[in-house]
Amino acid sequence: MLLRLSIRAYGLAGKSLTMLKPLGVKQRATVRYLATATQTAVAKSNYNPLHATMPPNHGATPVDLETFDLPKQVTGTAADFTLSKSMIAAFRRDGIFQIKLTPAQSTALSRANAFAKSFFEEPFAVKLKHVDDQSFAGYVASGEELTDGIADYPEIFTVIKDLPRNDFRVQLRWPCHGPCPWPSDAYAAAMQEYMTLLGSSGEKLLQLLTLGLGLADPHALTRLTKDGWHHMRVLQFPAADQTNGKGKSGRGIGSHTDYGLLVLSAQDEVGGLFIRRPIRGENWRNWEKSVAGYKEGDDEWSYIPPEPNVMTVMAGDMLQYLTSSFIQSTPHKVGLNTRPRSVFAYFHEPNFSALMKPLPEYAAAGDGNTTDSPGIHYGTHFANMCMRNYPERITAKRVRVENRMEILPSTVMEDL
Ligand SMILES: O=C(O)CCC(=O)C(=O)O
Ligand SMILES: [Fe+2]
Repeated sequence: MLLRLSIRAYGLAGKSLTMLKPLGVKQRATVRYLATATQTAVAKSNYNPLHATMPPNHGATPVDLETFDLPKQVTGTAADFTLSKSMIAAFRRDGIFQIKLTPAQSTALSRANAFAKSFFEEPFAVKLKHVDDQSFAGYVASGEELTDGIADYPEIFTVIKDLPRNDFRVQLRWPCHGPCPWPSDAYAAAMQEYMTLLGSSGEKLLQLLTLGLGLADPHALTRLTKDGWHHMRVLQFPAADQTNGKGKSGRGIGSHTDYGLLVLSAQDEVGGLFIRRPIRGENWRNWEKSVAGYKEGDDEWSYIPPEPNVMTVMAGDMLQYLTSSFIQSTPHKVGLNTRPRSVFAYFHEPNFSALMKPLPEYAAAGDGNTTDSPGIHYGTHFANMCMRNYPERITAKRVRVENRMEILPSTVMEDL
C-alpha cells in the first residue's frame, strides 16, 4: 500500500516522503495527512473518525494525544515517577496531553454544562446584567473579547475567585478582585463543584511535574498555588455561519498562550481546538511581548480531535518561566465549526500575589533567567492580560479611572 505522508517535525517540516508500508501504529502527531486520494489508504488502516471533525478551511494535522490516568494520590512511587516522565516528554514533544475524567468529574461536568446551556439561552439583555465592574468575572458577549486586537466569537461566562465586597483585597481595590456575578446560586454551586474537582487534578499534576522535573524541593510548585487564582471560562462558540461579522471569518479565538501554570480543558463532541507543537527554534515569552496572533495563519498547527471522557492539559506562561522554557506554554487557537461548540477551560494558577522565580534546577538553562532575576508577579501578568483582552469592558474602564494598575506592586508577596 502506498502512502504519501509529510513529516513536519523540526528540520523536516514541509518535506514529503513516500513510505511503502502502512502505519502499523496509531497515527501520531508527527505524521500529517495530505488531502489526496491516497488518504483513503490511511482511512482503511487506522482511520479515526474523530479526525473528520476538524473545522472546514483549516490547514492543520489531526493528532492523537497521549492519555494518562491520574493516580488517586501522588506519593512518589516508581509508577508516579514513570508517569511524570511520560507527561513531561509529552509536553516537550506535543505541547499537550490528555487525562481521563474521573466519574465524579464527568458527573459534575454534565451538571455544569446543563447550567451553562440554560444561561446562554437567556435573552441577551439578561445575560448582559451578569458583569462585575471590579472582577472581570461574568458574561462576555460574542465579539467583546479581543485577541491581538481582533474580536473573538465565543460567548463566555468567566468564573474568577468570588470575593465578597468586605474582602481586604477588594477593599484595597486590587485589580481583578471582586464578586462573581452569578446567574443563580445553583449555577454557582455547579461551577464551583466542577472547579474543586479539577483543582485536585491540577495539584496532582503539579506534584507529578515536581517529580519528573527532579526538583529538590517537593513543594516548589504546590506552594505557589496556596489560595491559587484558579479560574474558568465557560465557552460557547457559534457555528461558522452564525457570527456577527466582527472578527475574522472562521476564527473562534485567535492564537494565544494562557497565563498561569496549567490549562485543563473539556470540549464537547464538535471540535475546534488547534495547538502548536514545540518546534525547534520557536520561542515566545508572553509576559514580555504578546504572543497573541502568533503564526495564526500558517499551516504548522495540530488539530485536537474531541475525545470523550478526557480533558486536555496545556502549559501556561508561568510554567514556562519557572522552567526557563524547558516546558513552553502552549500556543493554541480555536476554529468555528459547522455546529455550535461548548468548552469548559479551567486554569490552575498561582496565588495572585505570587512572585515567580526560575526554579534553581532550570535557571541556567539558557533562557536568560537566573535565580537572581527579579521574577514575575503573576497577578500583574494576569491583570495585564485582562486589560489587553477586554479594553472596553466596564471593569477595565474602572481600573483606568481609579489607577488600579498602580496598586499591583503592593500586592506582591515574595514568600508564600
Ligand atoms: O475552545 C477551546 O478549546 C480553548 C479555549 C481557550 O483557548 C481559552 O478559553 O483560553
Ligand atoms: Fe486559551
